[in-house]
Amino acid sequence: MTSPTSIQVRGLSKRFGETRALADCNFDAYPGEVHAIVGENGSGKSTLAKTLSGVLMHDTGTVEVFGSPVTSPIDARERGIATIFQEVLVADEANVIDNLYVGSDGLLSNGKSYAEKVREADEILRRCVGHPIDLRANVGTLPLNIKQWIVIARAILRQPKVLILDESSAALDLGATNRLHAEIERLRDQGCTVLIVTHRIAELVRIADRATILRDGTAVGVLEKHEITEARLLELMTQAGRTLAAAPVAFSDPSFETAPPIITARQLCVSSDTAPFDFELQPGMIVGLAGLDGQGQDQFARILAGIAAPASGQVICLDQAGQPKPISGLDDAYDLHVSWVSGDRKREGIFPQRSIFENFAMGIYRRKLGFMGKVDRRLGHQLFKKEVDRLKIKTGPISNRITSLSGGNQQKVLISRAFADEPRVIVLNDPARGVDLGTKRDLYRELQAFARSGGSVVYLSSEIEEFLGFAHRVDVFVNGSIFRSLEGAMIEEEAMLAAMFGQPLGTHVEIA
Ligand SMILES: Nc1ncnc2c1ncn2[C@@H]1O[C@H](COP(=O)(O)OP(=O)(O)OP(=O)(O)O)[C@@H](O)[C@H]1O
Repeated sequence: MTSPTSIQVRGLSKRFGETRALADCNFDAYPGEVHAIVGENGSGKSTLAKTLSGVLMHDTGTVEVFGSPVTSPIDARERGIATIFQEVLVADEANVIDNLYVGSDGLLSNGKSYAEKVREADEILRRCVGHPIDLRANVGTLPLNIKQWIVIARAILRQPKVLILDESSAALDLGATNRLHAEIERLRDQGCTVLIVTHRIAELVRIADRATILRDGTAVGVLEKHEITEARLLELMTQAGRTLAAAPVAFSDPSFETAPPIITARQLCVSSDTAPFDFELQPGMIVGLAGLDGQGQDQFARILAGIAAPASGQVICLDQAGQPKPISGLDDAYDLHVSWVSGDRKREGIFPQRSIFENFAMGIYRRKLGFMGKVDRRLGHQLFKKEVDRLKIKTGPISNRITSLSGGNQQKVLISRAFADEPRVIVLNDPARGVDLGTKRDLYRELQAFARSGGSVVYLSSEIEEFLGFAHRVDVFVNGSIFRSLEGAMIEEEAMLAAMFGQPLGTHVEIA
């Protein structure tokens, strides 16, 4: 590239106490490019994004955007830098319009009447979400994917010169991701520098013009578009350059074909206006739940984990003595060793005021650590250490707040919590959201080992690539019930897409 840079970072370092988040990091980006920032969890991506946004001040080095340093978030905003942070930052108590225009007084609202704001908001959200939404609704009542769109639309409305997206597609399904890409390409074509931080490799390969790879806070390579492949990224991201591929699973695994199902649901309706369906899960089986957003798969996962109740029908689980027991609530799920991992860690996963260890121990103290009301810290620490090693959790002192961990590492603590509770069934709702590629593969391997030892897995994902070579069966939801179940070799992208759009098998679905 010979044109002037829009962003130039030289020798950037940033420490948080003992933790070195960025170390002598260099980075260049240009107008009119989509530039991906890639790296393992905790490699410094968000710290770099926050430094560019004026949210964090660095220790040494220089950060220049359009030739001068960024001094504060206000300075960044005034100079056309808009950042969509990893955590979905909305005011739950305020309505959609107020959330879209928050903090833009005197900038966007410049001479704009309320009616104009409404028109503008309606237009952008129709384009992004794919359908109109109630602009006067309290944002707290809206699902996570809509909240994510509100945050994205807020940034686009500022007509940024630099747009930074830190894991912003993580809560979006396939169609929505494509709509986001259209927005990104539109901005790029207008000369905007778009930085994307993502662990979704398929997305990155599709949209990025270049990629900078961070390892332990240092940029270790820059790839041009034609060089961006999963193998090359992994090689640079991990010191050892490990090679990964989830071992394909043999569908004809006799252990679960003959075994009685551990979980059965008959004529289950996830809500009052959806069709009933049946579901079975054998010991040793990994079942994927797929579907476009809001097709009932999320609700079904919650019902299985005892978090939500079905409109009709019942979920039955065999207890350890082989007796059928209903899962009617959290206590049943707990007694039957059905564990839950949420992908919405901010809302229903972490306890932000609590330490890393407390967040881990919270889910397991009743069974493992509690004796006469006392917490056996030594045992807890042993268990935690095992999980830290297994899932390669990058953590400082475990008495630090959970929020001191990078997003992906917070997610790993939640996954470790579920594993440590000796589950017989694990229900995971988009658990790999924000988790790096290497760890995703480690997670698949752990879940496969768990299944081989007789455990059962229900794995909901908004990223269909996750099921390939991993799930024994994928149940695809349309309009609140299972539209098609795909097994073994049938689990491939085209077939899953066709099912997600309610099309006959063999239909090629073109995503707009
Ligand atoms: N406020 C903080 N206090 C203490 N440590 C922090 C803080 N913010 C970040 N860190 C540490 O700095 C390192 C880099 O974190 P950062 O969030 O930049 O990583 P990341 O590459 O964005 O990770 P992820 O992919 O998981 O989001 C991590 O070890 C993290 O624990």
